[in-house]
This record gives sequence, C-alpha cells and structure tokens, in this order.
Amino acid sequence: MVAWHERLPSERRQVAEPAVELSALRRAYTGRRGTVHALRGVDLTLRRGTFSAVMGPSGSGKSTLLQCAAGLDRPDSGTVLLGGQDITRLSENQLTRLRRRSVGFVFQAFNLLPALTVVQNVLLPLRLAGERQDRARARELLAQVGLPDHADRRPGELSGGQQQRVAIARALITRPEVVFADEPTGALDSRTAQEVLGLLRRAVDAMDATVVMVTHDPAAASHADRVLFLADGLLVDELVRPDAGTVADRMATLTGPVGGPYAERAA
Ligand SMILES: Nc1ncnc2c1ncn2[C@@H]1O[C@H](COP(=O)(O)OP(=O)(O)OP(=O)(O)O)[C@@H](O)[C@H]1O
Repeated sequence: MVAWHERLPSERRQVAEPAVELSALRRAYTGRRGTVHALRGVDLTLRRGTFSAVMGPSGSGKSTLLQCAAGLDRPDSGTVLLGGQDITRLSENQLTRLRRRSVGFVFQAFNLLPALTVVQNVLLPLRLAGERQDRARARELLAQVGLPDHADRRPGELSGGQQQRVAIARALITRPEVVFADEPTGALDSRTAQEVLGLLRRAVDAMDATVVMVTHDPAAASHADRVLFLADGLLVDELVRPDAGTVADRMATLTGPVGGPYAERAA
C-alpha cells in the first residue's frame, strides 16, 4: 500500500474522502415580487485535496450554493455534509462553532480587520474558535504565502495582493475541511490575480487543502481541477482541468438573455 504522502496529487484526489457533499439542495427566496428558485436540486461531491471553480451567469445561484455549503444560509431541503457531518441539522450555535473550526473564507474585499496586525488577523479564526493561538504556525503560513516579514504590519500598509495573501493564510490557519473563496481575484490586477491563484493551487497541492472558488473569470477558473457550471439554479455542466479558452466558450453558451436555454428546467 502506497503511503498518502507518496501519492501524486492526482492520485490522492481519486481516492480522497469527500470534504463536501451536497444532495438534492434546494433554496428559494420569497419576496414582494414572488419566489425565486435560486437552487433547484443540486447534487455535488467535492473531494479532499481538490480545487473546484463554480461559474455561471449572474443570478444562476453561485453565491447561494457557496452560502449553503458553508453553513451561512440554510437550504429549504436537501443535505450538506461537511466532513461527513450533516450541517443542515445543526442549531445556530453548533453551526457557528463548526464554521469557525471547519470552514475557511476568502472574500473579494479581503475583509481583514484594520486595527489588528497581520499576524493577529491570521490568528483570528483560532481566537474565535477558542483554540490555542499558534503564532509559530501563523508565521509559517505567512512565509508560505510569501510574506515572512509582514507579521507586525497593519493591513492598511499592504497592497491588495498582499492583503489577499494574508486572507489565504487566515483561511488556512484552522486546517479547515474546506476553503470557500468568493471572487478572490475580483479586486486584483491580472498579474497579482495570477499570484493569488497560484497560492490557492499550492494550498491544495502542497498543504492538502480543499478549495471551492466562485469566479466570473475563465483564466481564474483554469487554475482549478474542475470547473462546475450553474445555470438557473442547476448544475448543468463541468470541465476537468480545462484551459481558459474552453471555459470561456462554455460560459458563452450559458450566458444568454434572461429566460434563456435553461429557463424551462423544472423548478
Ligand atoms: N436574499 C435574497 N433574497 C431574494 N432573492 C435572492 C436572495 N439571494 C439571492 N436571491 C436571488 O436568487 C438568485 C440566485 O442568486 P445568487 O446570488 O446565488 O446568484 P449568483 O450566481 O451568485 O449571481 P452573481 O454572479 O450576480 O453574484 C437570483 O435570482 C437572486 O436575485
């Protein structure tokens, strides 16, 4: 039997346990203008040590999918297993505790706390989870994201790309089941975006993290192992290790007028 660390990343992915399993996930929002079916029955397994991108036209349900999978929103029906545990059955308090321990987040706007130093920002998830402040690990992560000498600075003294590196270190500090990244390169120029995507890729390949990223950018999606396409609340397609051109072509077929090709699928 080959030891885990001796396996190639591609081999590991084939045998890895699921980090996230979504089954028959449905979520509708009812407002003054009627009911919007944001997710209409999504089934999806994301294995440990994989990097997935979620794409789709505006309003196709990407954020809702991420929020339900991360335990930030509750689906109307269906299940979300995070590390094998059904989070749809947890109370709000249990969910908050599980999220702090088991989920990392990277946002478009970085969301670092300006009053804290860089290393304090990285340690914050451990603090919130009531766990030991492992400063050595925080510094090691800062070195891994290329910021070995920035621990005692404030976020306001860093560039956007550097702030997003800090956010990636922060997302990894608890060794979460999964890191959800919502448009992590949306506020960055293309060179800096490449660096940040390279770091997410390295987190998966070298640190065995599991990353799920929502993006509108085919070039960003091409860093993922797998690109999932949503349209009108349904997973309609996926590509494995595609190049940016193939992703862009597939997106073009989905981005039609409102009430386009997927409008008639069952609600
Ligand atoms: N809190 C809410 N209340 C009402 N409707 C909502 C709410 N959140 C999302 N929706 C609706 O659900 C649908 C899916 O929204 P969602 O934000 O998941 O799409 P998205 O693919 O992330 O879009 P975008 O790319 O524009 O961010 C949309 O029609 C949206 O208007």
